[in-house]
Amino acid sequence: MSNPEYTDPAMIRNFCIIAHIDHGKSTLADRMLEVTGVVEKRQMRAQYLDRMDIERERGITIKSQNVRLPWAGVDKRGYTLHMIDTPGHVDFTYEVSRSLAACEGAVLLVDAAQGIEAQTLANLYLAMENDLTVIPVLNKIDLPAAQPERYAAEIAHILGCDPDSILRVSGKTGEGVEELLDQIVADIPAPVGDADAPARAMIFDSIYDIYRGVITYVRVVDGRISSRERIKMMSNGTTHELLELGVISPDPTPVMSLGVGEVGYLITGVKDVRQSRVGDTVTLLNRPAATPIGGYRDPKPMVYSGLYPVDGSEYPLLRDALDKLQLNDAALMWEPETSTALGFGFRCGFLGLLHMEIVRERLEREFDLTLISTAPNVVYRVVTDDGSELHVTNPSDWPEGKIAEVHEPVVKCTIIAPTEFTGAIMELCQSRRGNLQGMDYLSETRVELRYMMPLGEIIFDFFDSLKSRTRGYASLDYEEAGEQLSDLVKIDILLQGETVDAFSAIAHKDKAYAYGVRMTAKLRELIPRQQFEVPIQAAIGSRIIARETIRAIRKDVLAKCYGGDITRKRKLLEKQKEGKKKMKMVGRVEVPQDAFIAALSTDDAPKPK
Ligand SMILES: Nc1nc2c(ncn2[C@@H]2O[C@H](COP(=O)(O)OP(=O)(O)OP(=O)(O)O)[C@@H](O)[C@H]2O)c(=O)[nH]1
Repeated sequence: MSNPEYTDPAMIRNFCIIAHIDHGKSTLADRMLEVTGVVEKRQMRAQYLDRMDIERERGITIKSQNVRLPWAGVDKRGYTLHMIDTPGHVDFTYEVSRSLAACEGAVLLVDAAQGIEAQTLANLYLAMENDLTVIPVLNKIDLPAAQPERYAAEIAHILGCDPDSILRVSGKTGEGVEELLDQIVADIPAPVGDADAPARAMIFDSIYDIYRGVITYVRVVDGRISSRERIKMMSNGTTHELLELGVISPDPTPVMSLGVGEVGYLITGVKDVRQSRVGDTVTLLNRPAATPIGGYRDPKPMVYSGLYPVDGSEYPLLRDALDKLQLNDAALMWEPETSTALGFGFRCGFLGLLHMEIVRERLEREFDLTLISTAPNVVYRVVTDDGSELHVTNPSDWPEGKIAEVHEPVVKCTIIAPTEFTGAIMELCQSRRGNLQGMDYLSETRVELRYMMPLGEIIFDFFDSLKSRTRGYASLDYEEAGEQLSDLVKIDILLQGETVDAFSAIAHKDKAYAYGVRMTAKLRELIPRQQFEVPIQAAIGSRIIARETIRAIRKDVLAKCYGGDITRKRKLLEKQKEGKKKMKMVGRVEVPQDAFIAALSTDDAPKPK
């Protein structure tokens, strides 16, 4: 164990790197590890800080990581830098904002071949809200397509700084990285805090490790936390034995204590990240602080979907898997639900679509499950005629009686794209019930559009449509912006008069008809003919809005075997029975399992457009 070294807060610099996705944060972080000698060049592997396999494969950072870097500085006094790598995707904005709150400064990284994108701005605004000192940096200057002069002008326009003062670096070649570290020391203020006050540390990340339990990352604001003391979580008052206190450099290294401004980790033997939540304040049981550090909020799911095992016998395994996953993911919520069509499963709440995809992929990959997920939906607030109010996270919970009002969540969207696509973007946003709030030119050729839009219109394929209409040049970011009153209805799909809950959807009144037509047509293709006629209908309440019919067949399997031997007949009957096992019964109608999967698959499910 290292000595109880005292780090003078004046010699500490806490910073994070913020950027649009793929602008090169992780690569720059790798170079910083190398330049500061924390990781030797030959041990270096790409994206050293992205530890989860899935992060490395997708090349994105899901969880913030932090690392301590020694850096001499121009004056050679020897500084301690804490770098906090933040996730770049909109789903994880809350984590980004907590990471920012743990820092005094931010490196704003902009790809010199792409310029400012939607998340660059979103992250910049978050950094400004947290009063951080922002160091703008142009990255990837080694690229032949880099246009540092042009994009320096764009950044200068937004930050109101001198374009020539913007550093130019390459995370790939390492050019400019040392100068950047020097500038961090020079420009970012040292942390300030009251060393004699009761200890307060903010949790900015919390991960589950199968060997060690929950590892909690904290930034000490006031006082000092020492190992073997009992700590207390201020949001819920729970107390825990401190088993280990340490810093990451880049491997976990135990220390005796952490003081003002220091960033490190603590291990308490807690087995569930929900007991050690991002944003919470840690204090000491013996001398607790009176008030927590502000800004804590519970993670709030924005998107819901049902997850069902394809093989019903895997239901208990799915439950175990969700239990385990939740240990590592405080934002994942779930509760059991049953569907007449799909059997037993779980209704799950996610922060957004990417979060949903990641959870599903981990369940399938790490727990070897095969799953069906129902079309995602947002949370609706429904007020019925008798004045009662409910939050609907599942179309099948839509109230039967008269509905007075329906409110749906809305988001503020920022889209940045070359000006030539302005018309196409406006058309798309309008077709998704967007309301133009404002428009700004970042330069002569690039425009920023701001829309207010229902979240439900974005969570399906909005980003894909945006990309295809702008040949991949547009970037999108959105943030919660409350809710709005909307004309929404529930559309049911009926097979022979029976509602199939898995296909019910909630859509705007004007789009309900299109959904009904598409879904009924699709099911007519997917469901095989039966011995009787099967009507497929789409309905709003008792009103039918679309209908298709599967004509009857009279399938006499034995006809072919007329005069044949009895064993052949028996074999045919057996085969038919086998086939039936993979069928689900909806009333009298046999629906192949595959039809459900095909109709619900997010690739080609008819989406309420
Ligand atoms: N030529 C060049 N390529 C770079 C540079 N920095 C990053 N890249 C490449 O850009 C891509 C994205 O880099 P990452 O470091 O994964 O980007 P990121 O911002 O961490 O991405 P997220 O974690 O997904 O937000 C990778 O293919 C990198 O190899 C650079 O300085 N020059």
